[in-house]
Amino acid sequence: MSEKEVKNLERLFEDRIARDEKIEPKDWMPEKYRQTHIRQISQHAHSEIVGMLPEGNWITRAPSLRRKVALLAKVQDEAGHGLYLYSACETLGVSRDELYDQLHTGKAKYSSIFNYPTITWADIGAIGWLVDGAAIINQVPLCSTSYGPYARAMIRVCKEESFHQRQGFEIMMNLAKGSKEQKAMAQDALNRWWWPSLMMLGPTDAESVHTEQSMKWKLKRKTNDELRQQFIDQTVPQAELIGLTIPDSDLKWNEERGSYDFGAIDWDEFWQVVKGHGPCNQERMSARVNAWENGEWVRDAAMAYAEKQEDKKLKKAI
Ligand SMILES: CC(C)(COP(=O)(O)OP(=O)(O)OC[C@H]1O[C@@H](n2cnc3c(N)ncnc32)[C@H](O)[C@@H]1OP(=O)(O)O)[C@@H](O)C(=O)NCCC(=O)NCCSC(=O)Cc1ccccc1
Repeated sequence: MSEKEVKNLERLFEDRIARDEKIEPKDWMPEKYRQTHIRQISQHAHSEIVGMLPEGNWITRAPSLRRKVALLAKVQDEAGHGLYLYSACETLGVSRDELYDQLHTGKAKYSSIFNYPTITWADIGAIGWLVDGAAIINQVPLCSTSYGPYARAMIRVCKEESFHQRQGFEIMMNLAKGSKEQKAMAQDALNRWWWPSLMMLGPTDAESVHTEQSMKWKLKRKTNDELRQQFIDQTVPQAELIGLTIPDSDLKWNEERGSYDFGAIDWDEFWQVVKGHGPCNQERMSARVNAWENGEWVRDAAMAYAEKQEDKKLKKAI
């Protein structure tokens, strides 16, 4: 293709983005648009899959049958989200095996938040309330992202995340109005999960390398800082409602801005976790790699069965 033809295609593509049209897998798209989507969608998929681990840790220890059923359903939903997202990513011409390989070899990132431990049952409440709460704020705008398969996957994911957030908030609410020890356990979980939940929404806009281009392509519809402020403004009144204290002495309502001012985020901690030095990075990765290796015989058996069925079909056709 000549340079002039490429320029023309780029112009037509930008016009479609400006008209808010969805870009579909077989449509022409700039290579950088494709690569950026593979990066973000695959990291999102990896996060959903790795995100099953901290909560999976509590399935056998949930304090009642009702809690166990809800937690099981939630963890299964996260697996489903990972699978839709891997499928959406495959439409961009990358194979599932390549994506898994990128995760297992540490080439692809996954969300920093899943590298923290779940020490008490209250951590399960905090994850649902805060982590799913932040995920919803991040993902609702993604329902109108420009790439069709990603946008459509997000619609169902967001509906399920709402249930996750409510089950987490309900756990926290019950602990907060329980015994003194239970309330202290809820407060301790909030203390430990608050700051990592703010970090989860990504570096500040000034430090974010991808935001500017991703906003132009309407991959991102809101910046990291906008999402973080929205999350804080939404969550502070919820904490007040259940009598818990946000662990930030600088948190203060700003009448003029109509938003909360908040304290400094420890970005060194964030980058340490992103670079693989968080409290559970190694544990998370070895759990995923072991699951992949131990599941090899299942994949081989499924392939052998599929080949046999194909052979049978061919023999019948002859
Ligand atoms: C906002 C952001 C995460 C980052 O903005 P971007 O424009 O893409 O990047 P930006 O330039 O701002 O950053 C520079 C570099 O820093 C990286 N980095 C940034 N933040 C993080 C981080 N937190 N952790 C690790 N790395 C991070 C970033 O990749 C980039 O590095 P790269 O150049 O790639 O090597 C965006 O990708 C997004 O919206 N993704 C979709 C949503 C999604 O993935 N959600 C996941 C949670 S799903 C969930 O929770 C459901 C659930 C709940 C409960 C239980 C189980 C499951």
